[in-house]
Amino acid sequence: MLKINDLVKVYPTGDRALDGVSTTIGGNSIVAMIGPSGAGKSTFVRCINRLVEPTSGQVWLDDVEITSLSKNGLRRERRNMGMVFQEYGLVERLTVMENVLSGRLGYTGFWKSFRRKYPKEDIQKAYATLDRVGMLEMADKRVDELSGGQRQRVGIARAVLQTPKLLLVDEPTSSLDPETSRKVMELLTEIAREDDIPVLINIHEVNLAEQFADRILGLSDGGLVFEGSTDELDESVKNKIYRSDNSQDQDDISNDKTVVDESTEIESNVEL
Ligand SMILES: Nc1ncnc2c1ncn2[C@@H]1O[C@H](COP(=O)(O)OP(=O)(O)OP(=O)(O)O)[C@@H](O)[C@H]1O
Repeated sequence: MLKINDLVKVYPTGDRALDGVSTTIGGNSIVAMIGPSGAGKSTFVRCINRLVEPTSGQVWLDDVEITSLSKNGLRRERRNMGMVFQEYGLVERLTVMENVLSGRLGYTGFWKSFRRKYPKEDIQKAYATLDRVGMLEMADKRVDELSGGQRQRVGIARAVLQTPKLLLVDEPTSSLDPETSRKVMELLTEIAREDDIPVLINIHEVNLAEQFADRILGLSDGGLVFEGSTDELDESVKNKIYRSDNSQDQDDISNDKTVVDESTEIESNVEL
């Protein structure tokens, strides 16, 4: 169970990205965080695992207060929070299997962990996880030979291999075509149900949120203006969430397809 209490983030620039957000996320639900560009969605997801340090407020994962952990404590606890984030991209020149196995030791010290020999059971589990995400035949392929949807599956497999208590997913479909986007969302739904963990997804496309989420969090100007079941997301609620939109954001509502710079190769280089 993830519990968030009065979360505030003010960036050094003075931007108040989160203005006292409180919520609880549990069970095996798919929770979609929606809202216009700049509402604070990414900041919210990043404050949960303290990739962005909250200014005030508390985050609890079960009985552990994430917000009060030391650096080492946080490193350990992050293994309970699977992350599918763009900046923890896959290592392009390594194989699918090598990338997935790196999830076993969390996201820190990738190269250090990579040189270690992985236990046999980790390798077996990695094969099983690749099978689960439909990528078994691709185990020995280099990541730079994969499509966008296949990469997302590998990223999800890596996070799942951590056996997290919760999955945090940031914009999983932003560079994918509609059909591949649906398949990725289906996969995340399966994981929530089968692994019995909640999945929090920051997503632009409201239609996908409506199709796949159990619960919606609507963020506007750093404030949670809606929290409810997907059925409750009617036009008046949407207007409330997107009330200060410009035309770009209206595009986001219908079916956004954000262009991602494919040339950016990002390696797992998180420093804790
Ligand atoms: N590193 C930063 N330094 C200063 N301000 C920031 C930083 N990151 C985000 N912000 C500001 O915080 C606010 C929320 O940004 P955030 O990226 O969380 O929104 P978002 O809802 O995820 O937007 P998008 O959908 O466009 O990704 C914005 O006003 C943004 O300009």
